[in-house]
This record gives sequence, C-alpha cells and structure tokens, in this order.
Amino acid sequence: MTTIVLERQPLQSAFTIAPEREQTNTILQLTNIAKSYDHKSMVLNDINLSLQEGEFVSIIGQSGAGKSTLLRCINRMIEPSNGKIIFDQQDITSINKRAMRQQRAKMGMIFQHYNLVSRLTVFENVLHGRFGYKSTMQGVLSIYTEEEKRLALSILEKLDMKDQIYKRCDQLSGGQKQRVGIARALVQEPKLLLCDEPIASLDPNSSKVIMDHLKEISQSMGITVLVNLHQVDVAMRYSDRIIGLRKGEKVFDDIPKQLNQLAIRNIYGTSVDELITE
Ligand SMILES: Nc1ncnc2c1ncn2[C@@H]1O[C@H](COP(=O)(O)OP(=O)(O)OP(=O)(O)O)[C@@H](O)[C@H]1O
Repeated sequence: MTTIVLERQPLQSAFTIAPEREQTNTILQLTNIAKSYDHKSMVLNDINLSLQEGEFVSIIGQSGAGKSTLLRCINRMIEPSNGKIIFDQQDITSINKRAMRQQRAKMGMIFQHYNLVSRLTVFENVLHGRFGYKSTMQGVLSIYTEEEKRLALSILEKLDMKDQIYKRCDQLSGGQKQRVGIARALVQEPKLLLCDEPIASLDPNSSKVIMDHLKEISQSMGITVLVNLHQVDVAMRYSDRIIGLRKGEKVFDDIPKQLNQLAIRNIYGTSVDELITE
C-alpha cells in the first residue's frame, strides 16, 4: 500500500510541516472509572489508566468484557457511574454540556459500522467532522469555510480517497467507508482517536490498510489512538501497549512482548491456540 504521512497541524496550516512533538505528555487519565447500567452489576470496575500523547494502545478482552463501554465512557457518550477522567488537562467528568461538547470535538471516534450518512457524498460525510466546532445553525445549514474544505481534501488525499470524494457513501467498499470514517475523525483535529472495533467488519487486506493508517496517524501526527480489538495478533503487531479487560476489570496493562500465555489465559480464560482456531 502507499505509505501516508499525516501530520497533526492547526487548521490554518494544514499543508505545512508539523512541529516536533513531545511524546511524553499525558493526554488522558482515568481514575477509578466504574460503570453499572442497572445499578446492580458492574460492567466496569475501578479502571485506572493513563495514555500518553502519540501512544497507540489496544484494548482486548472477551465479548462482553466492557471494551466498548470503556471507550464510550471516555467521551461520555455513556456516563460513568463513578470515577474521574482528565482529558487534555481538564477534568471532563465535572464539566457542563457545552464545555463537554468542546472537549468531545478533540476526540475523534471510529466505529465498526462506520456511522456514515449513506446518501451523502464522501466529502460531505468528512465535513460533518467539523460539527463540534459550529453553532447549531451553521451545522444544520452545512456551512463550512474554505479552510475546512481544504483540510478535508488534504486528509482524504493522504488516505488515498481523493478520487472518491463525490461518490455517495453507499457506493463504497467497507475499507473505503472506514477510511471516510477516519477522515471524518481527523478533520476534527483530534488529540485522541477512539476506535471501536474498526476492523471487525473488514477482510484481512482492508484491515491491514486501516491499521496501517491508524498507526501512521499516531506516529506522524502525535495523535493518541485507543482501539478496541478482537484480534490478539493485530493488537500485538501494532500497539505500543495493550490493555486487557476481563469482566470489567483491567487485568493486563503492558507492552505487547509481555503478553505471554499466562497473560492471555488471564484475560480470556483460554489459551492462545484456542483463540487462533476460533
Ligand atoms: N446500553 C446497555 N444497557 C445495558 N447493558 C449494556 C449496555 N451496553 C452494554 N451492556 C452490557 O455491558 C457489558 C459490556 O458490554 P460491552 O459492549 O462494553 O462489551 P465489549 O467488551 O465491547 O463486547 P464486544 O466485544 O462483544 O463488543 C455486556 O454484558 C453488555 O451486555
């Protein structure tokens, strides 16, 4: 595949070289995050986690372990029942809706089923990523500046999607749809990308393209990527760090090399061989 180089830059200088970034700043800090949907059983229990700028981190765990719930608690699509979330140096668990909207604009989200508007074009879907920066009226009327359009175009070009911009999204392949999803998230100029099973609906080739893009985004743009995955081998290949969840508890948090047989059994309650033959 074509290697892309994406740089995180302010909107007005989307075509200039990004400055060198420190890789050591904490962008997200979760303290004692807990979630119960029914006020009885806990889906997440006492999760403590910190992510650094530019880090690529995967969350693995059995179906129902709480991976999606955790991701959605981070941007408060789901309200945590307890705990504190510091994002970009602000406590986002104690801010009002308006302030949360501003913070959420800095968190891009990528979904398994893409969440695109099928009847709209690639370009229109990508521009929707700017909604968080607009007044309701501007959003409803789809008023975008020339700078925003240039930014959307440059991102689509880097994702090898420039030839498709006028196509309706329902005419795209799954891999192309996911690249539109990534472009829509990037046009937000996010500091954090939350990816909820981004390759679960894709074939192996398209999955590789998407994972390569996500990795490139974290490395060259300094954007932190947090991705839920079902595939342990993919998590090991791409991640700087892997989080293992089991029944809502964090039972592993380390570099991929440390994810040995014992750790796998601890996360999944099964061996690597059994996972591969699944
Ligand atoms: N809106 C909801 N209301 C009630 N229970 C929910 C809700 N969403 C998820 N759950 C429950 O919370 C638990 C964790 O679900 P979650 O989707 O976070 O797990 P997951 O690890 O992402 O699973 P999968 O890999 O299958 O997507 C499950 O038992 C699920 O049934």
